[in-house]
Amino acid sequence: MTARLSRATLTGALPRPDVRGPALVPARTGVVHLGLGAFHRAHQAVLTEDAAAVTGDDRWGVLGVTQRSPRVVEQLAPQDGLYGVLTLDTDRSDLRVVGALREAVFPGTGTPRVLTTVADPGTHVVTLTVTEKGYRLDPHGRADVADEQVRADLAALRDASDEAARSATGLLVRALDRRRRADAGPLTVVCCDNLTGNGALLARVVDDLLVAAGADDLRAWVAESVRFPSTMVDRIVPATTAAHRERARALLGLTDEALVVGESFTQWVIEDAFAGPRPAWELAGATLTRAVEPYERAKLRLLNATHSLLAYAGALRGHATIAEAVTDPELHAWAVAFTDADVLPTLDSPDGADLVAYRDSVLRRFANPATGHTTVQVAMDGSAKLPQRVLGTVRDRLAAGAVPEHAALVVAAWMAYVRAACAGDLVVTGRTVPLDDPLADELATAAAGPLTGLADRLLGVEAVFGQDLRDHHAFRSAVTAALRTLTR
Ligand SMILES: NC(=O)c1ccc[n+]([C@@H]2O[C@H](COP(=O)([O-])OP(=O)(O)OC[C@H]3O[C@@H](n4cnc5c(N)ncnc54)[C@H](O)[C@@H]3O)[C@@H](O)[C@H]2O)c1
Ligand SMILES: O=P(O)(O)OC[C@@H](O)[C@@H](O)[C@H](O)[C@H](O)CO
Repeated sequence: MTARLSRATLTGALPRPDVRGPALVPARTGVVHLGLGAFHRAHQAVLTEDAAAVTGDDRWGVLGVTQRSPRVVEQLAPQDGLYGVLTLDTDRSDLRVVGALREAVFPGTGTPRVLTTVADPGTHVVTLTVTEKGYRLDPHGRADVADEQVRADLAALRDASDEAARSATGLLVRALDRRRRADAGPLTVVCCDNLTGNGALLARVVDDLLVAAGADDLRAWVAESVRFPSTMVDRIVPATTAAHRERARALLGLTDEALVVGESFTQWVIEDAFAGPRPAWELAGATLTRAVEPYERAKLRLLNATHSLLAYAGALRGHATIAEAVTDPELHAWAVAFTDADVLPTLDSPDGADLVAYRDSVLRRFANPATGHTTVQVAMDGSAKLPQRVLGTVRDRLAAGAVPEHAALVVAAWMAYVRAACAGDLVVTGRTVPLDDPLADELATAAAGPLTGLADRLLGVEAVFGQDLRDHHAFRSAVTAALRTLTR
């Protein structure tokens, strides 16, 4: 049996061709990360380690917090926090072992540890990747303070209790409270989720929670001492499979249960608005700028929206992966037409970038067959993703007096996907795919019934479309027509 990756076994396993060891092993914890999924491990943790290695600054170890299950903690603990990042390109693959994670905890058992670490003066940054739905937004993009789990965290905030956190945003405000009480100094909270204006959005969510909790002193401290820079994050990081683990085992000669995989492309654009010290991420390739929004908007509307189109329409055609979907000539043409007609007119070019070239490079990245990114993974949580990826484009086009027929096709593809998944009719490579969405029950109710009226019923889901799009006659007609074409 192959030995498990750990500090002890890694020493004996290296050197090996196509494998790199940790660039630097941090001596202290300077970053707390909420949402220790695959993406953080393949993106921010890697850039944090690289930045620290350039300067030899060993303050920037990460305490990672899983959110919903202890699985990642259980994978990492026997490996001393070490894990591999397997980079998969069309023509090459390589592995690096990352040592940036000093500790991983699950809030179910480790909430006190998270609270004391955020309250430590050596911690300067909190990062988040808790998915779109993890922010628990109401239909107006504000914190849903009626959410039962958020309310439990707000009660724990008022009592300054150590009880297990129930929500990521609740854990964050409780940790901010501990830092204020400990007088541990300013803090920067960096949202790394695919959300429009993610920094300002998170600042608003935190403020909403503090208003709901009546935490006036904390609210004043946050306004003065905490910064929420916006970021654009990009690297395609699909879920790890058994085949990926086997490939990494062959390269490293050790078993790695915490392996993550990704393409070689990585981009991180960060608003240069920090409250205190930070890793020198710019030395590892990140862009620090005052103007993140054009990058973020271009990425969400060109990359992520097209990803979603290919996921919904691709899965409906039985394509298992995004690479298969984007190389389907008809779907490729839809993606180009959608971005040309509806997305590009809504964008400002970030720092003079050629957005058509950017769109083309994105489609080439999607065509990389090596990552095996599945349509079903990208399709999940559509009710939380569509507003971020597509509906901003729709609103901007309508405001400009245009009817966004191609964007309506993306919305219709999502509706057809929802209907097929709820009816048990969505079959991808022989497997029936259920609807995986935080609003699954509400969507299933709206999707049931005759095809006629389906667009109206789903447009009536206010948490997704708001009242404005539900009631917009021209948009409703465009979606209805697109759905008719698709289902035909
Ligand atoms: N994977 C990528 O290619 C990629 C690229 C850019 C940005 N991102 C961003 O990172 C996010 C996470 O991606 P990932 O690949 O790590 O996914 P993942 O499934 O591996 O991990 C998701 C993390 O979010 C937590 N989470 C899920 N639902 C939650 C909820 N309701 N409340 C609180 N926490 C919750 C999970 O516990 C887990 O820690 C994405 O949603 C996206 O916003 C991902
Ligand atoms: O990670 P999600 O589920 O929010 O979205 C799926 C993909 O569209 C997304 O992860 C992209 O791969 C990523 O945004 C590329 O940087």
